[in-house]
Amino acid sequence: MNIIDTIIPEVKIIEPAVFGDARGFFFESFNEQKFQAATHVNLPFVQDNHSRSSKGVLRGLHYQIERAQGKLVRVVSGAVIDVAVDLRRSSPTFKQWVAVELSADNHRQLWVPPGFGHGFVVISDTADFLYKTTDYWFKEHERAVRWDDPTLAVDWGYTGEVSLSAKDMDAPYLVDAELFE
Ligand SMILES: Cc1cn([C@H]2C[C@H](O)[C@@H](COP(=O)(O)OP(=O)(O)O[C@H]3O[C@H](C)C(=O)[C@H](O)[C@H]3O)O2)c(=O)[nH]c1=O
Repeated sequence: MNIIDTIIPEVKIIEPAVFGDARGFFFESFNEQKFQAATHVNLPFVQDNHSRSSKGVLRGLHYQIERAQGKLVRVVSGAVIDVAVDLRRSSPTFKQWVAVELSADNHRQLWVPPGFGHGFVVISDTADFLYKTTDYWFKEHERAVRWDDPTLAVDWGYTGEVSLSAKDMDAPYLVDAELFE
């Protein structure tokens, strides 16, 4: 397992050791002991999620207030640009973001800590997105910030038309959003 630092110290790119042979490949998509030793993140994962989206679908920027979720995200078919945004007002990297291409081909994973907004845009025809979370989903604690908020100015690395859910179309700007201290 190879850990790659990003401009935000707590956000890590994880490259698993992939074992290829004439049959195909094998890799451990998650190993708690190795993950904790490599990232020093000692939070339990309690839920696994799987979403499938077509090209141009953008899901985000989402987070849970009160019950903040850490997310370990990866793509098992297709490719996305995955984004993590620091929404902690007291953080020295508040409002900074990281954008990483995650794909079935590069096997990369991204650790998105609690306190961050998360989203992705699909750059392949379709993408299957799998992730583990460190707390359960609570609809009442769900929050969102506009994907195109001008104060964040996230570069999604995608110039096509984006397709959003109604919820994401109506998401507040950062200035109006409930954030983390
Ligand atoms: C997140 C979630 C949703 N749902 C239900 C609620 C809706 O009936 C349906 C679709 O939910 P939503 O449109 O919020 O799904 P996404 O837009 O993919 O939301 C996710 O997208 C971004 C990328 C994230 O990081 C979050 O995990 C999450 O907010 O699944 C559940 O039953 N459990 C869950 O954990």
